Amino acid sequence: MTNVADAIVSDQPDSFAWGVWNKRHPVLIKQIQEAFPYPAEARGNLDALLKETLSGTIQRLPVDAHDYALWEEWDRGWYGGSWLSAPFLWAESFFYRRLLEAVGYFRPGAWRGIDLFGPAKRAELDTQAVETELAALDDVAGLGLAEQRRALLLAALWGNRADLGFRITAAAEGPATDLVADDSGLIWSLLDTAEDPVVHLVTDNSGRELLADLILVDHLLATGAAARVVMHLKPQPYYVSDATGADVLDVLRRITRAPGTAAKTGQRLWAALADGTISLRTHAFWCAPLSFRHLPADLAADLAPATLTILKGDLNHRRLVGDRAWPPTTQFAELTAYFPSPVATLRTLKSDVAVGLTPPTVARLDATGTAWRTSGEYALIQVRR
Ligand SMILES: O=P(O)(O)OC[C@@]1(O)O[C@H](CO)[C@@H](O)[C@@H]1O
Repeated sequence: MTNVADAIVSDQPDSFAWGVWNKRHPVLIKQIQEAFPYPAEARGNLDALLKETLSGTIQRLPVDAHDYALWEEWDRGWYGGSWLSAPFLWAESFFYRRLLEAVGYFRPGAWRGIDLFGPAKRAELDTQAVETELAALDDVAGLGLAEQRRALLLAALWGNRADLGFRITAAAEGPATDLVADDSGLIWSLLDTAEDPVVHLVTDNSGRELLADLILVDHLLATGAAARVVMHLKPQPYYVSDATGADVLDVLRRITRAPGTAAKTGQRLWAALADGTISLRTHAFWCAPLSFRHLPADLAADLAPATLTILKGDLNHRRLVGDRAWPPTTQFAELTAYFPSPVATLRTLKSDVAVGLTPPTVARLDATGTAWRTSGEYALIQVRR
């Protein structure tokens, strides 16, 4: 059994995690302040939160917060310490909860329930890139099954690059270059050999990524690769652009509004939601600061019967394998053996965690002399059956 590696923390000034706090978050907070005419109190709270993360100590939620007890349960002894010395995963997750607190997202009043990332998520659906992607479905429809599967799986995978938080610090989008692991054959063999395949899809970002996810879901259902799909969504705005139930509706409307194949796809998705072939679920644990080793019993029981659970994105990958400084050749199957169902991860590499790579792949990536773990230029499809 592999030794447990150290948790990733944010206190090294040349590290990716340090940059998230010191470079990404100040821009993020400014963007939120510019996107909404929040009252002075909320603006001050946002400034104070940023200051606390950079030079203060981690303060608990107010005791009257509706989820105070939950955050006590998720406490691992980091309150009162420095944000940068706590595990990156724990601290970053709590930061997003504190952002919601700062703007009164859960508090009575006019700002209750207003998604602080909503304007950016919606703007993405109005771009030419989305228009082009939807029009391309007409061409995909003319391909054979194997090519369709490849095209739609890769669209869902690379859609993960479209994460709005990532774009705050990443260079402008270049060509999607490289898959560093590709177990996609296992996805299809698992689904094709199952009696009544049920796929659980744990979503990541809204916008272009969710659009590609929904199109993949439609394809799985339309071709019989899945008899039913359960989509798991965040219960609240999180890690900038993560998808909520409201985002599914926005993206679905966008697909249905397009001409040609896309409109038909949108109509099928709408009907599948209405008749329960697709169900939407959410759970507080999707916004928890812990790895999936700590899945609560009800969520583990929900996932256990899945033919396959597909996890989207960087954060879900971090939570699946553990946000730790693993040697990159650590076996993926070993680290994920605990997960309650067969599991696939579709992830572009946007943080330091890397596992399940072959020694030649690691040597090739290291030889590029680039920040291959965090640049978003590489991606992987890893599966444990
Ligand atoms: O889960 P996602 O949307 O693919 O990525 C989340 C992300 O942008 O946030 C973290 C840094 O803030 C990194 O783990 C990763 O780059």
